[in-house]
Amino acid sequence: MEQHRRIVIKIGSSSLTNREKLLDEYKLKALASAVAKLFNQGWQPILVSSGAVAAGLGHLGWNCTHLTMPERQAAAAVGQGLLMEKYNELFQSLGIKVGQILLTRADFADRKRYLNARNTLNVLLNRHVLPIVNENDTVTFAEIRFGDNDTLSALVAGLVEAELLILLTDIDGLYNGDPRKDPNAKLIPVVQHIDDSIIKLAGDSGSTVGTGGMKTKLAAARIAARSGIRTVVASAKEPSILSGIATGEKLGTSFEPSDHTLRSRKQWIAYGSITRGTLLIDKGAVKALTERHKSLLAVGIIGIKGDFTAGSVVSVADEQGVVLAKGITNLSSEDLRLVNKNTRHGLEVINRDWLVCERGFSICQM
Ligand SMILES: Nc1ncnc2c1ncn2[C@@H]1O[C@H](COP(=O)(O)OP(=O)(O)O)[C@@H](O)[C@H]1O
Ligand SMILES: N[C@@H](CCC(=O)OP(=O)(O)O)C(=O)O
Repeated sequence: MEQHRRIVIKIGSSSLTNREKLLDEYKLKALASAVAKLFNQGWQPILVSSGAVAAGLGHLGWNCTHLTMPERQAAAAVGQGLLMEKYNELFQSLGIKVGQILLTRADFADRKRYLNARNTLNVLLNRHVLPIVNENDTVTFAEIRFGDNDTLSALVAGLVEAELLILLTDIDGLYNGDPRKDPNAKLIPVVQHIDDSIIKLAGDSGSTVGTGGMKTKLAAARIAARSGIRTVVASAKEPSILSGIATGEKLGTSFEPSDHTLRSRKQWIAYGSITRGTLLIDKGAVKALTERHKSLLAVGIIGIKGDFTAGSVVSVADEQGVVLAKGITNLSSEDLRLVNKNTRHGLEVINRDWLVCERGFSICQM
């Protein structure tokens, strides 16, 4: 079957709701017609839509400050239904059928669930149904929660092998300072590499309903870049710009794909998996991994945190605890503790083919 060109479009809560946190008919209509246009131009769009919590809070008349997590999850249970009802109505009037996909971090971490989600998305896309994705807010808890749909949208983009990820938000791109604090801040049109100088520009959310602000958008753009996908952060005010972005017009901030993309297995280790423990390594091992791209040997391990089985994904951190790699361990935590005691130091703990070194892990875990 012919592979269509796929675009993941993520839209934030503040771009879908009004001041009273009710779903904004006008905003939703504009988004739906822009997505329908892409559809009619032969793209296969996937919409990652936030707004469940905000819409639920507005509908229930709950004040969004000082809410417990179960209260927010209850709001999402109400808001997600309202959101889908509205999307269904709007897209139906444009001749497009929609399907709802709710995911958690655990769905990406478990290979079977990951493949199931991918198969379902492929069927929807190949049968011209628009998938509308959100985090499954009502069942998530800290360990399996994305919390922000920016990261989720980057993983979905990798899952469906999209060529473009568009993050629509309440600002027209990345500025060289937080525009709320610095009125002279300027828009950055293109970012080649998301390095420390870019990361330090990003601040938190400017709205009461947004999550993560520019920080999580950079984390998402970084994941996408390492998967070979371009990301554009642009304003949701005029969703009609979607077609222009898709055809390469210079709008918003464009984050270019990395020259060093990760193969799908390493993409999964780096961003999809859930780590079960941490190996602390000494300076020599840090050098061996980051500069000489070697496998991790037991000799460099100075500490083991957590309990895990062989085959688990673990983080690898330096003496200060800064995570610099993730990989699949050949040994369980129990065996590793024994190995260290018995000084069988030459043993390979993580083979380099199952290891991903990434200075950006700290930002991707925000
Ligand atoms: N360097 C920056 N450039 C642009 N926006 C920034 C920057 N730092 C922080 N922000 C804030 O990030 C906000 C967008 O993120 P967020 O509120 O989470 O939106 P969304 O709900 O669309 O995900 C902007 O409104 C802005 O206030
Ligand atoms: N899953 C949540 C989305 C949280 C979130 O990422 O919000 P946002 O920063 O507005 O994209 C919801 O639907 O309310």
